[in-house]
Parts: sequence; C-alpha cells; structure tokens
Amino acid sequence: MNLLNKDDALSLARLRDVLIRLEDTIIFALIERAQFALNDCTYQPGVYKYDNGSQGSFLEYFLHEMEKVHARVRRYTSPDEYPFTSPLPEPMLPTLDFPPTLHPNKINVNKDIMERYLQDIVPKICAPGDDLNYGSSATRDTECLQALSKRIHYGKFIAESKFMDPTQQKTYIRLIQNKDRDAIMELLTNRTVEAALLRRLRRKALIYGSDITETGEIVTKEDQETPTTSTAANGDKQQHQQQEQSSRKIQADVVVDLYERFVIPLTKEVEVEYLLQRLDGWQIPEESKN
Ligand SMILES: C=C(O[C@@H]1C=C(C(=O)O)C=C[C@H]1O)C(=O)O
Repeated sequence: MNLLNKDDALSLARLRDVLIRLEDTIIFALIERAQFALNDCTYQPGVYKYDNGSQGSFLEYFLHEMEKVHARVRRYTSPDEYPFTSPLPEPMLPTLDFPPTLHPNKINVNKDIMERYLQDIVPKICAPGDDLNYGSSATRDTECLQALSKRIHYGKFIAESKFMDPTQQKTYIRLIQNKDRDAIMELLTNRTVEAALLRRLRRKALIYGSDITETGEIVTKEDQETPTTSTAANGDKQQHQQQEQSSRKIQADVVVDLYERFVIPLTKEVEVEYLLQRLDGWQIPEESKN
C-alpha cells in the first residue's frame, strides 16, 4: 500500500489486502532461509570481534550495519517500517510528507519478534548443523525479520481503521478509558478472517513449497523419484508421504503454526497497545462522547 496516497488509506479491506500480500513475502523469505543450515553460531554473542566494537551476535552486527544504511536513506521515517537495532543515523534525504494516518506512538515489538524468530522459527525451518554460509543465513534472516516486523506492526493501521469506524468508536473509547485490555482484544478479534487466513496460508505454503514441472504440475522431488505403482504397500505410502513432506522447501504445518501461535497474536497485541494509547493527547469529538 502506498502510504503517501491519502485516499482510502485506512480502508480495512485495503489493509487486509496488504496483509494477504505480505503472506507471500513471508513464506518466500522463510523458504529462502530454509536453504541453509541453522548456523547457530551466527546467533551467539561474542563469537567474532567486530569492527564497530559490537559485543552482539553475527546477525546483530549484520542487522545493525544494514539498518544504519537504510536509516540514511530514510527507511525508518516511513510509518510502516520499524528498526531492530539502535542507535541509527539521521536520514541524509529530506523526509517525505506522509499523511498523519496513525496517532503518534512509539510501539515497537521487534525485540519480541527477534526472540520468537530465533527460538521458534529458525530451528523448525532449517536443517540442524553448520554449512559455513553465515552471510547467506544472515541476509535471509534479515529479510524474514523485516517481513514479519512489517506485517505485525501493520496492526497499528488495522487498529486505527477499526477505531475510526463510527459504529465502533464510542465502544472503543469506553474500553480504552477503562483500560479493559481483554474487552478491547475481544472487540478487535475477527475469528472469521483468522480462519480464512490460516486456510489460505496452508494452500500457499503447500504450493510455494513444491516444485512445478514445465507442464505446470505441482510435484515434489519425491514424486519424480518414487515408482508410480499405484499398489504401493501402506508402509511405502506412509514413507512416501513422509519423504514428500521432507522434500518440500518448507512444511505447511510450520507456516500455519507460525501464524497461529506468533504472527496473529503479536499483531493483535500491537492493535491493543496502539488502542490503549489512542486517546492520549486527543480531543474526543462531541459525537463520540459516551
Ligand atoms: C488484522 C486484523 O485484526 C485481527 C488480527 C488478524 C491477523 O493478525 O491476521 C486477523 C483478524 C483479527 O482478529 C483484521 O481484523 O484484519
């Protein structure tokens, strides 16, 4: 979504379309990272001495050096971009005049994103071990982290859109004034959207995670190597299914689980945090007063 485009910037349908497109970005970023081994040493602090004096891990060093350059070209002045590291230099380009879509806030959950990514995601998508591809792992890690961060922080735009819905605003204002987190969470939750997302995500992960022949069939490496006998014993069939699963570039279950247990809950946490500070410094219009 072009955040400089003032028209219809907060339509919930348009925002949801952005989240759907980010599903593709995230799945392909995970597939790219899954090409390389876990390379756990890139996540351990103090393994290398860095020219910037950093005491962190190889990934933290790489991420900080990259974010410094991106900050210089004003990446983090955009309301949908959030850095993982600090301090960062001021932009060398003049800042763009983004429409004031969001209420001023300092919400940044990238620390949680990094923690969950390293603990729950990388070990599930990468083969264990060390293949020395540390630079490749780190570049793919940054792409995964940036895509996850953009998706999860989009919760601010979603929350603003829901807050600006005239049929909901009075209720949100009352719940925010009561600091009723649970009720705010319940009001912003849309289980139908979540269920549809997880179904779509599984299909995407199954398709994106497979190979496509020149005639367009969706196959996995095992299909091309496994005998086509239709009377394969049950044991062979189960083994084939296990091999088929293992030959995919990424396991659909892992992607769905990642969204169900991490991406969606953290997006909603961002929505709740954003709404809880939404009234700060804001004059409640007469028509919205309870
Ligand atoms: C993003 C939204 O808010 C909530 C979070 C969702 C998600 O993270 O995918 C989906 C539906 C809602 O429960 C939305 O309403 O679209």
